[in-house]
Amino acid sequence: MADVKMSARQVRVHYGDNEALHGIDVDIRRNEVLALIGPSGCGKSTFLRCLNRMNDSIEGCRVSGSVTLDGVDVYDPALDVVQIRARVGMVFQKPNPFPKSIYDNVCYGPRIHGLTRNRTELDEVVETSLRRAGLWEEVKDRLAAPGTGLSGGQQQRLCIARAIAVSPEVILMDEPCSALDPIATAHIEELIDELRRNYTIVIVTHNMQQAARVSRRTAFFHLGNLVETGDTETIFTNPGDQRTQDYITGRFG
Ligand SMILES: Nc1ncnc2c1ncn2[C@@H]1O[C@H](COP(=O)(O)OP(=O)(O)OP(=O)(O)O)[C@@H](O)[C@H]1O
Repeated sequence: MADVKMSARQVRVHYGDNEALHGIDVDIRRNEVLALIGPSGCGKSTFLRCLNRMNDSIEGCRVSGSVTLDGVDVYDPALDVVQIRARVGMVFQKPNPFPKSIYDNVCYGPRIHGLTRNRTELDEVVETSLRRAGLWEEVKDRLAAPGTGLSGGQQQRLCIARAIAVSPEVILMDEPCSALDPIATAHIEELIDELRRNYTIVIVTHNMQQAARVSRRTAFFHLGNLVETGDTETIFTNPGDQRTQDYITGRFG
């Protein structure tokens, strides 16, 4: 039995009267990259947001069922949602650095969570996070420059550094390359490959080649259901369900 980091059981999501997810069951294994694929509107992003309670802030959105992190219920009202989001970090589709310096973007999380005791420790966290995000060499001489002045690909790596800075255990990525050119995309994909040594990663992608390149397992969503989860290679070469077969061969979506 593989080591389970997060687990979803019968997760249903409503936006008002509309049920967007119809009871999702999936295990996310420690230090794996799990790709979520499926046609537009099938609920991939909605499911991703369930994993760190990002849906809490969406008006009219209700989540039921259970999501656990190391066996603990993420929706337990006694838990601090800020802490959950520190443990389960998120990187969005469009790079969204704060309108602050590169340094301040990365140190923001450690500061508000009180993770460092002094400036030296903070400097260390900033450097380590930027190194892990593959950005240090490009920015080390201009840490005081605004994060928004970087290229799109660099901004996305800055957002990854910002997510890493609070030492998350899981990183959720919602189409992290969709706003990037092929070179910046390749950079992020290499980075994901590095990051999986230390983190559990769940990535939503529209790009099946990308799912094949970066993930060990893939989950196929269709119309609010999780149709099947399996080894990425199997899903792409010999899926168990006709709907998956139709999707990967380009018959819809
Ligand atoms: N904030 C929201 N308010 C109301 N309905 C929403 C909201 N977000 C998503 N939905 C609905 O939930 C369903 C699933 O959407 P979701 O964005 O999760 O799908 P997706 O698979 O990530 O799509 P895409 O690949 O196009 O991003 C859709 O029917 C969508 O219209």
